[in-house]
Amino acid sequence: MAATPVGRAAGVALEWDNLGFEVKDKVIVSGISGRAVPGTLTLLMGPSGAGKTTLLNLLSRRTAATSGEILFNGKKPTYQLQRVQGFVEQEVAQFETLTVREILETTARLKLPEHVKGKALRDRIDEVISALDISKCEHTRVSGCSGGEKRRLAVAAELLGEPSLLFLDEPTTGLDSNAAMTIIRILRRLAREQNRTIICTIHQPRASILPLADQLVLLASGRQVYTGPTFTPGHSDGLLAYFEGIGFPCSKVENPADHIVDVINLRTDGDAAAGADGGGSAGSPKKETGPAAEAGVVASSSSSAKETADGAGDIELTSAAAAADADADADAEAAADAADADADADAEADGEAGAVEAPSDDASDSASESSLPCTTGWAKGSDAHRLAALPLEERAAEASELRLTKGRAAFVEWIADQFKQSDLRDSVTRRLAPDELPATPAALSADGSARPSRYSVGCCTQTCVVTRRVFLFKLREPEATATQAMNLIIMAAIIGWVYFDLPENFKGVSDRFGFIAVYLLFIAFAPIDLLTLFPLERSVFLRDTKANLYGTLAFFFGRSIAELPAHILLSAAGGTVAYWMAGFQADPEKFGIFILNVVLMMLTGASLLAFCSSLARTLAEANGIGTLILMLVMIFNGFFIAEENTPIFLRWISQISFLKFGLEVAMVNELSGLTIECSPHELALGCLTSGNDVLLARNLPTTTDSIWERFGWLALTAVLLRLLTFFALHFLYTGQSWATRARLMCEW
Ligand SMILES: Nc1ncnc2c1ncn2[C@@H]1O[C@H](COP(=O)(O)OP(=O)(O)OP(=O)(O)O)[C@@H](O)[C@H]1O
Repeated sequence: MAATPVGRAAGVALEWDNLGFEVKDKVIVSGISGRAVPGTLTLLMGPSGAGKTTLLNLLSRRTAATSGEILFNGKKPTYQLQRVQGFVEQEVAQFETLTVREILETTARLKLPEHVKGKALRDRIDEVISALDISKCEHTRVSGCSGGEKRRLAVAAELLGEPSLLFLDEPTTGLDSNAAMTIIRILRRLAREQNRTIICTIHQPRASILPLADQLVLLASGRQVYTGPTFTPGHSDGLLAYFEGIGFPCSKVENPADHIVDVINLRTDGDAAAGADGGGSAGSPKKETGPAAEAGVVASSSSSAKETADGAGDIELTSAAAAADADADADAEAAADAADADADADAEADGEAGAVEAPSDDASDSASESSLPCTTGWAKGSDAHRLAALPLEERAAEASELRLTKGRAAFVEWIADQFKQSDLRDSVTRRLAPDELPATPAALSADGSARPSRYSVGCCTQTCVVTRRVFLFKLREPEATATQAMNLIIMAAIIGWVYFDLPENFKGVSDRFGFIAVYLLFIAFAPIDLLTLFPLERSVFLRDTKANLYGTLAFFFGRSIAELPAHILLSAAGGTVAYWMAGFQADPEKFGIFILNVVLMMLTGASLLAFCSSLARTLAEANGIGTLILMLVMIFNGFFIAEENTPIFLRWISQISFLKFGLEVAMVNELSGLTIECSPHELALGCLTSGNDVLLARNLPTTTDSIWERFGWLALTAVLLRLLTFFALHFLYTGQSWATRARLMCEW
């Protein structure tokens, strides 16, 4: 990918035909056809559960369709597709303590080729910051950004990769009306000015948002209920004309988006309220036969020209607050429109408009372009054809009757059939002719046989960037690291104080065992915070791996490397304090072995905790799994119960318990060569005068050779646990099949 400035993207026209997705005989979406061309914004709308996200995932090929076909510039998508598309997920998972610019820097390093660095990299970041209008918060930590700024950051991060196709899943959900409007306006500008094909799902937008889109795809219960132009403010063209044609005119007091969703949802409460207002939507026969057509209905397509000329005005919103917003938005939109119109004019002047032209932003242009054969193009003999011939009042009454008598599922079928039979469907789903297709972008033009890497940068760079991100994150949370340090040093001092300067006598030997057990158990489980690691970071990891920013290996190494320095340094420091306070043998070699043992115990404990964390989807699960495994490892460490007294079928646990290896190393290290003072009374009770005899009595070796063997087992356990963690991370809770994950592991 060349490091060109953010500008006009190589156009990609997306066409989809008869798309369907089924899971275990459950039809999620079916028979969806349409197209989206460069320079346009397409909204996928419908009630909750209609299948919007599913369709978005099918179009972006994150989910494989079970039927139908998708074409990119008239061709079947190739492997290189990932190079030209971006996806912004509904949940914007970010490292909250990093600033907006740091997030973009990290993403840019992973998205752009390795040779783009220094000034070129900074320039690219500046461009997306300016395009998404987030310069005000570029040095603000993500945790301090508003919801709208976070969404724009997510879009900015995707734009760094210069996607020709941009998919967004509900980018306005959870935002207030102004923030939602800003996002949609920016998306439209990005489509127009940069020739991108943008498709996003939207739940139930405010009235002024819909006209900003070039195309609306309306779904209900997985069926395609409408695809075509939206409408022009103040007119009942496009979408509104279509619904009016099948008997569901939109009243003046209704938000068209609410109206349409209410129609397909069979909602009648709102209708009743509207009726009381004298509005009258298509919901109840009372309204349609009453004053609906007289007062409530937005100018019909046949009469719209006159009424608009009379100043019938913008669509009024249902709530007073929304109505109050309308003026402010109108000004803002006018400004945005003017800017967009300029941009379009520039583009045309530059002769850059592709074979498939984006619609003009000018309101009158939109109005004429939107005048598709909505009410006149019904297939002869269809219900809709018959309805369209009726006067509006009768049409509305009949449609309302249908809605009341059919029940939801049958009504959705009926309304989907109306669309199927309309000429509008044919016009919006017609396959583009070769001369209408944009030139294929370079990334798609290769024949696909020479597969480039899935990633823009190599594994080393990925690991470095991920590691740096974790370090930055940790630096921003010094309290967490300081607490960990204090914990390890202070606890070592407390344990050392309790077991202070142990004497080399009968009781001192037994207390040495106590010190070793208490301190090593503490060290092994000190990084307990790792239990929450993957449940907390999995969303960021999955988002980044799906976007091909880095692979599991880089994330795994980055995460492991970032923890290492703190674990090694702090465990060694704590071990030093505890060792000398407890008065263990003042022998440099023995001290060195003790510290090495402490460090290995901590690293192995951390590996076990990370493994438990990788098996869990939630914090509660991590807690449950961690407690179970840690308790088993602890009970079977050979210290609390002799192996021969444990149930036979559980003995294997003590064979692999890393705690057992660590405790044995510490005991052998401290007791070998130790001379024990025994009083005559203790001698009479069988006091052993040498540490070696104590070791032999406990079936432990007396030579330091055994120590290295146990160190080897400890290291092997740590490596195996890390390997298992890698596989768990790669295969569990990814939302992809095992086969897909297995394939992804081999693709670089
Ligand atoms: N893999 C799947 N297995 C089973 N059911 C699924 C699957 N994917 C989606 N569904 C179901 O299909 C329906 C449509 O889901 P989808 O998420 O696409 O809807 P949506 O329109 O985006 O809804 P929302 O607006 O609430 O996000 C839902 O009922 C959902 O539970």
